[in-house]
Amino acid sequence: MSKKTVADLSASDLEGKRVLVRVDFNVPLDKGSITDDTRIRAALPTIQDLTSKGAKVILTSHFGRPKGIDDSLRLTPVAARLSELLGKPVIKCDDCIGDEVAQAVSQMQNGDVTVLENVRFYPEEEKNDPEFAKKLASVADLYVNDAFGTAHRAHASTEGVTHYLPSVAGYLIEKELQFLQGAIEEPQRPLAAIVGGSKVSSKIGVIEALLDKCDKLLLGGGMIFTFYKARGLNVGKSLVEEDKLELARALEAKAKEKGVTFLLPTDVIVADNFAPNANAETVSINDIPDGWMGLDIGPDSIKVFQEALADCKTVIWNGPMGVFEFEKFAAGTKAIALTLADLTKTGTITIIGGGDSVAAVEQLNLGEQMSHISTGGGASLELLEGKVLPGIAALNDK
Ligand SMILES: Nc1ncnc2c1ncn2[C@@H]1O[C@H](COP(=O)(O)OP(=O)(O)O)[C@@H](O)[C@H]1O
Ligand SMILES: O=C(OP(=O)(O)O)[C@H](O)COP(=O)(O)O
Repeated sequence: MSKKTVADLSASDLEGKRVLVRVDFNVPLDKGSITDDTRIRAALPTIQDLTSKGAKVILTSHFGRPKGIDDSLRLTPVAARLSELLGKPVIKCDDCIGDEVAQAVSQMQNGDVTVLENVRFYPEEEKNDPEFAKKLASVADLYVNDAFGTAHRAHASTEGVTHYLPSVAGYLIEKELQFLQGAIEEPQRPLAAIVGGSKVSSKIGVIEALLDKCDKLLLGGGMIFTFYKARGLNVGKSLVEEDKLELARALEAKAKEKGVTFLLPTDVIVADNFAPNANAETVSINDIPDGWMGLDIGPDSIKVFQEALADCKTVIWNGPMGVFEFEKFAAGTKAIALTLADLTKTGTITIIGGGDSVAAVEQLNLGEQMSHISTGGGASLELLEGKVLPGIAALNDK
């Protein structure tokens, strides 16, 4: 990558240095327990490299979207999990700036790790307030950004601090960029994108950008009904974004114009209400009954999608095919996950991004079988859209 990374720093650059590392420890929590520690594990290579070279590692992260101090969003359980994963004690501060932090850092030994408190307890963080950024930076000699999941935010701890410290990227950011940029800039073809999930509006940008880059575009999830309605089909009570009908028509036309294979499911599983135990039926997309809603892609569509993916050398997947949280409507998402795992075995590069798609893949224990699971939902989408991520742009060039 064109940005400096921790790999460019030698032990002599790091020994005894205080390194402020921005990580994304925004992990899912249920009643105080971490339900998925992927993001903590993903930060370990950078933390361990720095500590092994004698740096004093000061970790800063946000956690959720607090409005002021919120005891349920402290990073204490995260620090405890990190300590388990590192197999050594971790110091936890109850603040992220000020005397307590300065004091704790002054007592750190080479190789120690400190976790600062949730940086979003201060509204100045999201405002990218320069004075706040200066305070965060004041305890360190060097800054490393390894928070890929937050790299699309221009906040004090991701962008602001770079104005006060030499700033480099961590290994996770390097790995994410290598896969995501490589896949989209010089992809091994045919390149297929599978886009699902619930919101057309938040994914329109990425669909449009993908039409310029991919050979095949496969759509599933809740967004397909907006496309069917735009074609004049009856969609019953399915999810539709009425104000996006024109856009859906334009996207289909653009796909045709560009010669991109544009695949919408041919059949869907409809339900009589939005519930795990709803009555369910498989119908052609031409026969969606009034009062019913489509909650998954059907078996014929799965077959068509599998055939379309069979010769692809790169597949990018964002967004589940159906309401996979309900067992009755999880078959489409499961089938796609299994298909991608199989394709990976035969050399296809498979990249999964987006919180829910990653959760679905992890639930099926298929995470290890994909080429790349992205730790950033919004960040990976913005990157694929071709946007510049401010947390990365602000780092020092090589
Ligand atoms: N047909 C559908 N109708 C309503 N919601 C759906 C449908 N298919 C998928 N979803 C929902 O979409 C949600 C995920 O959407 P989204 O946030 O866009 O995905 P991701 O987090 O992977 O980017 C899931 O909670 C899933 O239940
Ligand atoms: O979980 C995150 O984003 P994601 O759900 O898009 O992957 C990041 O930690 C960013 O959090 P934010 O969207 O509150 O800035």
